[in-house]
Amino acid sequence: MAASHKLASFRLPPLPTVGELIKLYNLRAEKQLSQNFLLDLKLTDKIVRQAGNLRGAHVCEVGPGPGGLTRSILNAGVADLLVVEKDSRFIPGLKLLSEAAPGKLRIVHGDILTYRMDRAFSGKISKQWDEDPPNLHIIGNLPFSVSTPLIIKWLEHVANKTGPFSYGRTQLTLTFQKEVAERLTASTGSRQRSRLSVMSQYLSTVHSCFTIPGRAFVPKPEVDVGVVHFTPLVQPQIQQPFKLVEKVVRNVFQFRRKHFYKGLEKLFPEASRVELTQEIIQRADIDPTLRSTQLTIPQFRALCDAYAHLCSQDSNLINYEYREELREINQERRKSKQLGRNKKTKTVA
Ligand SMILES: C[S@@+](CC[C@H](N)C(=O)[O-])C[C@H]1O[C@@H](n2cnc3c(N)ncnc32)[C@H](O)[C@@H]1O
Repeated sequence: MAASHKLASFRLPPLPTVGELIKLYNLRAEKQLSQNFLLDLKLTDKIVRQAGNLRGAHVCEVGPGPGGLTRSILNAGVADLLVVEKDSRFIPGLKLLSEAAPGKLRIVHGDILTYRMDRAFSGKISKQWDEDPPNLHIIGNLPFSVSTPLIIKWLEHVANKTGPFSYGRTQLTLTFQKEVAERLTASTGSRQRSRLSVMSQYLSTVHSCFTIPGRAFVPKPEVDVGVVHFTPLVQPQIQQPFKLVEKVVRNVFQFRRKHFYKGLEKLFPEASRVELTQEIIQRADIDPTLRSTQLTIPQFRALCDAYAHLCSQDSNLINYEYREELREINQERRKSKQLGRNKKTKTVA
């Protein structure tokens, strides 16, 4: 009881403001790194409230920068905050915060795209997948060029219960360019319905929290920003391997303005394309005149199940699929070689 009271009442001692820190350490935002800072603590508090009650929680903040959001997370009474920041210029300012919140803030100088979050927290906080979510949250205001690939990567981790989701159904509160936030949460039939909508919604409850106007950031980005909250579902709405779902969904959304089956054709080798496309549509029992944006998640499930069935029946299809997959794996390898050139992860405080 006494411990939880201590957690609830934690406030950071008086510190230089985030704006003063930026001046003190000469933390100019790097435009080519899409750095836009939030200096208004009312706004950062509002983002943190979207994550729910963080008293006694374990939190990972991605891309803390000069630490505005970091202060709000600490003030919410968390037990433990781990921040992962790629740009070394921000580390001294974060160390100042760490000294003001003894034993609460761990700083990692590293890249969140390669960071092994499954090793970052004690296994003691883990929950079974079908229990309530663990008291572990990921919060972040990252550059848009990072947040979109990151959410795809984390959705794959949700599907496989790995990475941040090796602790259970870890919740995420993240910012995205407003248009991306709209796509993530778009329902069937809406103009914004896209691959991202289906991939995020078949695996998690996705909730659009609020929009932050671009003018609230320093420097101002040219777009507005949406805050989105994700809670992984106990049972994914499609029970096929993530890569298979991703392939079907990507193909279906290839030609947004045409009937959805046009994109499906690309799943099959040319010789059997027409016949297998007909078969998958029949098996899934979907009106072929629908457009991709009009399909529901149960219809995507039916398509994925039918495609998995066809692959299991036809070895030529598997070979075709295998060749396609090899091509993708090689592409991925090339990408991660580039990523490997980034600095190594290092805990600095
Ligand atoms: C848009 S700024 C936001 C900073 C701070 N969260 C705020 O709201 O004021 C994004 C931050 O993420 C950091 N960042 C960018 N890419 C990153 C990556 N791959 N891993 C970790 N941090 C990254 C940047 O250096 C920068 O500090």
